[in-house]
Amino acid sequence: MSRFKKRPAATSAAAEKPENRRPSSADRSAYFARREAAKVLRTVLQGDAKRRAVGSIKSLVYSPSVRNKRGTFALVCETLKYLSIIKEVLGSANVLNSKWKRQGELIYIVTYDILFGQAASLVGDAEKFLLLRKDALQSALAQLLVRKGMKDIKDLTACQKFPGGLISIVDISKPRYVRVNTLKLDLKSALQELGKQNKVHEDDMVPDLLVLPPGVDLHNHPLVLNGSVFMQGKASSMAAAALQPEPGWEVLDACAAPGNKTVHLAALTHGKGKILACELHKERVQRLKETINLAGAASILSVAI
Ligand SMILES: C[S@@+](CC[C@H](N)C(=O)[O-])C[C@H]1O[C@@H](n2cnc3c(N)ncnc32)[C@H](O)[C@@H]1O
Repeated sequence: MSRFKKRPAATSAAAEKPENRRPSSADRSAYFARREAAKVLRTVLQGDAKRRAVGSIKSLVYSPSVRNKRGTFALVCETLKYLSIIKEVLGSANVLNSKWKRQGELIYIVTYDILFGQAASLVGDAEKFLLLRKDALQSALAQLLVRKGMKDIKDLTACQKFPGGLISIVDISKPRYVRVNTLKLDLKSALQELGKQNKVHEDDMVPDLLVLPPGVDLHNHPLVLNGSVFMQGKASSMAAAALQPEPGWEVLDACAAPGNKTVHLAALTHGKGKILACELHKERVQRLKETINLAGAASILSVAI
């Protein structure tokens, strides 16, 4: 069933006006992409507000109900990038009535399209409502730039933050990983300790790697500060795990600083191997040495080349 109103056939000059013509298939596709994007955005923002993990944007978009997956994904990501600006603009333009305030996510998506996107195929009630207020939105955006002393929209997006203090889309959508440094702490104790404040579970692929919800900030966690766990992504943690070195092995890490994989190798050899860590840049050797000390990995010899 179509959600578009049927219009009489285009027989007059009035029917040639964009607002009077029948929606094309591109219009329909864009209309649905905006609504699907609004649903995904709502889930993402609710998850963020509750500080719990939500499905990544990709997995939400790849649900069977979403038809235009590419368009929807791009719209959600772009709207998130501009979200705090969009909110500020809508607030100072003061154009929303209570009906549209209740559909905040759709309004954010359409406002993105009008102010920063392609503003093409803008059919639909929310689109019509905001297009009629486009001047007010543009003027609020111009004032915002002046207030912040910035010339370009890019300057605004560079310094904006997401709600809850998250800094980027990546932060919202991707889980956080920490690798347990088994030279200092066993897996069970790490799970127990980190589980006191966060949901945490073992990664299903990389041993000693723990998965925490998106947005969790562990920079100042005692286990991070004392080298019991390392904030290390899954891809980075795969390299040494794939090698599966055993105690007694001699391993060459050819490009070592800051040393995350180097100390992972030391942990996998239970501190009983020999790791030769090479680093081209002298100034980065210092960083490498700090990582080695923090990890308590005495079996590593670092070399500047
Ligand atoms: C991406 S970082 C390595 C990250 C590291 N493997 C880790 O997991 O923490 C690349 C490092 O390799 C160093 N590097 C680049 N070319 C090199 C070379 N020919 N020999 C040794 N180190 C090199 C760079 O200075 C840089 O510190």
